[in-house]
Amino acid sequence: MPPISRAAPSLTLRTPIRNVQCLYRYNFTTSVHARNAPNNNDDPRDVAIVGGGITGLGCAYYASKRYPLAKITIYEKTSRFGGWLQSSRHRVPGDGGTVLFESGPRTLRPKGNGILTLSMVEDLQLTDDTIFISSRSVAATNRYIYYPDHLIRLPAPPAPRWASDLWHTISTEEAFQGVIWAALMEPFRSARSEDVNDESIGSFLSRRLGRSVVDRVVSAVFHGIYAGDVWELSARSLLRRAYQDERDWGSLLGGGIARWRGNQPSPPQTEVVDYLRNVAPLSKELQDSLTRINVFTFREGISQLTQSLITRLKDDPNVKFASNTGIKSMTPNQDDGIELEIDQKDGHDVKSVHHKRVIWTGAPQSLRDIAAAQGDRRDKLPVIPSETVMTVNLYYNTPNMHPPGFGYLIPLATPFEQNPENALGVVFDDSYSPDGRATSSGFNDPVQDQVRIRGTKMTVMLGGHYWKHWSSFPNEKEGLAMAKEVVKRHLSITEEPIVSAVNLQANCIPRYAVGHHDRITQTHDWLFTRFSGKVKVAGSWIDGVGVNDCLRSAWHAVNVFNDMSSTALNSVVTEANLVKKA
Ligand SMILES: C=Cc1c2[nH]c(c1C)Cc1[nH]c(c(CCC(=O)O)c1C)Cc1[nH]c(c(C)c1CCC(=O)O)Cc1[nH]c(c(C)c1C=C)C2
Repeated sequence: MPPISRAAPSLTLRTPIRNVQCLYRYNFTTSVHARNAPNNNDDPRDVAIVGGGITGLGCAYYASKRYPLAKITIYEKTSRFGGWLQSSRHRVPGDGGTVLFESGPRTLRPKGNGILTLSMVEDLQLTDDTIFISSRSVAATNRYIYYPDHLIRLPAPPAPRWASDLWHTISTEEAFQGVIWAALMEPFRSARSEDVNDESIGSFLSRRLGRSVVDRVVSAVFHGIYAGDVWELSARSLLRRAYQDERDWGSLLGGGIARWRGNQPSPPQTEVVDYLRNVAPLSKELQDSLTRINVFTFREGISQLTQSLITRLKDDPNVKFASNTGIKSMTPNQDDGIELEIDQKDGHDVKSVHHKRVIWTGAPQSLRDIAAAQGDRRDKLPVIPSETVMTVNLYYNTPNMHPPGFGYLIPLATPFEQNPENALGVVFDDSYSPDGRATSSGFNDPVQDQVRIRGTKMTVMLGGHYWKHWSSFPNEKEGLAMAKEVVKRHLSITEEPIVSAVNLQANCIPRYAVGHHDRITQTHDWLFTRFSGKVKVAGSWIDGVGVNDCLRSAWHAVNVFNDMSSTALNSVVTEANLVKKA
């Protein structure tokens, strides 16, 4: 392992690019300009990208821009490129039109890593097909949790009566019982002992704020992002700043005040910020609108992003798509390269190919298979588990069958009899595929659903951590029946959906469980020892599970291409080292 001793502080930066707010956490020492412009001198000649999901396609996009002469091959073991991003159109009987369903992510955020994604959207000339959801729309301001037997709207700015709404909700809803006292007492609760390396979000926040707020409210938020259990997920990896604040300042409030008073280190200039400023800046129009956009998606759904990437990459004669091609083994070669044993499903024998560099974007489990194939004990690489989510899309002829808003999340504390189906939440998709009302002014308002009369579109999310120990999952018929039960109980919907789709997304969201940071370190060590920096990794298991995070991870893997001390995990390893302030 190369020295990973530089203990970079955990930083959440607010670096203005004119009026653009960025949240980036990376800090590198190598020359920014040498790295960001298209580069022919240190061209890696040929690159293998393993995995054809959004991360793999993102790697190919950034690599082809940065190294225009490099030969790039994307290996994908299935017949389809695009991974978890999957939008599909369905005919609506009787109407003659179509509705669009998403089986995975459905919207993207424009802030933080999202700026990098937006820069790609502009470069792919997708803006005319982009639906920008306004920060003032009900989709942005109306969010609900279901506890214990009804929906509670979570007051959010900028609603006109936000403060009084908040007070009313906190003082009347059982979900928020004790929250005010807990918040007042937070600075006086003792900090964790020095020797605690990591703990669950549940343990950390219940220590600071009390258990009921964790089980009744916080757990719902983590269902909506990670489909995970707060009592398993890592505070160190997922609440990095708060976890560091407790250690440095004794409390969350103390950390907040220190930041407000400017006692926190000023943000370092990061390479991605420099890239966005000098190489791929956003248009002025989009920059000026960022604060008004809550989330965005596309006319043809989120898959339009992957399809546009594929089209762009297919236009490049240096990029090759190898579908139905799995990787059996990966070994370093004497001549500064990597030998891949590839297995093509269309009947050809296993054959060996040579590449100078590899970016591995497959799931962590696939790296363990590679380790085993080359004789390493499997436990040399840690298991990074993942959650399985079943998404059930429902479309009804009748409009407005749910309260206005984004949807609702179901916390852990909701009694079993109110949620025997193990639902995690329900998304009100029609608020994201608007008819023009929810979008931000100044942009085109493309419409996703091509129907004569707009009905109600929802997605029920089932499973996640609740199905952790399940060896088999509900089939489509069972999944649909469960989803209908959920909306019947929670929203009193008894009408039959006119269109539906059920998707089992097996192992789609990596679980950042307690000890995740150590597992990343162990993976870095193995990769570096085995491949001496010739293999980089990127993906949703490294530094965030969202599409924006995947693209940021892809950008980073390409950015450190010629840094032979890097596996692209170094920054996460060093950055998350918790070091007490002097
Ligand atoms: C397949 C289900 C997914 C669940 N979480 C994710 C997926 C793909 C990943 C994810 N979801 C959200 C984020 C946060 C930030 C972001 O990048 O947008 C991530 C990484 C938030 C989110 N969760 C849901 C929606 C519609 C959004 C985005 C919009 C928003 O925050 O305004 C819904 C939702 N996702 C999951 C569940 C269980 C759920 C329930 C309502 C799991």
